[in-house]
Amino acid sequence: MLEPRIAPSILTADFARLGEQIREAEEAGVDWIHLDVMDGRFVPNLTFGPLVVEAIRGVTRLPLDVHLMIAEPERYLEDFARAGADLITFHAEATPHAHRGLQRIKELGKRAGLAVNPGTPLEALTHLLPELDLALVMSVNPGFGGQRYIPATTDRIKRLANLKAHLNPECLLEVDGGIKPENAAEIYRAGADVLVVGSALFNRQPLAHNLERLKGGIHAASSR
Ligand SMILES: O=C(CO)[C@@H](O)[C@H](O)COP(=O)(O)O
Ligand SMILES: [Fe+2]
Repeated sequence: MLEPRIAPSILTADFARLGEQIREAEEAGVDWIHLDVMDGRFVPNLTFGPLVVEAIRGVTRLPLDVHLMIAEPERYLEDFARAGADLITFHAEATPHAHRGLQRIKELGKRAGLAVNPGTPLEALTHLLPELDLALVMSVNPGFGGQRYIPATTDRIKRLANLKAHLNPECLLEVDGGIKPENAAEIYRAGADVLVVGSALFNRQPLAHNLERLKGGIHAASSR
């Protein structure tokens, strides 16, 4: 059976033991590592920059999926590429130069993604689908881990999955925010190829146990 890729977001990991936590995730069988970069301008929170991405590059072979929640992302694409990102995604709302940014990421030899906030019409992204390796639909307002999934996202996923099937079937549809064992099947069946999961994986329980619960949630429902 086809399975979604699981990309743990480290936002709720224990940052004092980050290397260890990432190795634990890799051993448990996750597919990517999702790194949330926030600048205190595009979103109200601050996290980390290329130095931390580079440090993480040194502890895992998994693809690094860098989610830039920063204003003027084009200024930093090269830094994140050099730090070892495999996929670089920025927000359609963060720049008037989305097309140029995507081209630049590809020139740097990386896979290019574009994200949309819950309040942004999907049209901000759909005309660029042929250029995308990844389309990221936010299912919470970006800025913080541990928020609730916005139910209207499911319909947006279905619409985008339909469009991409015609325009660019190779493009991966990623969904980010509030994904738990209880709703993962609904999101996957709507058409998500990649599930970003933060607080439901990095919490007080062992990650391997949480991952098993998440996969159990997906398998319990019939395949898509
Ligand atoms: O980009 C973001 C938040 O802005 C996400 O990657 C979250 O960090 C996911 O965490 P959970 O919602 O799964 O706790
Ligand atoms: Fe994210």
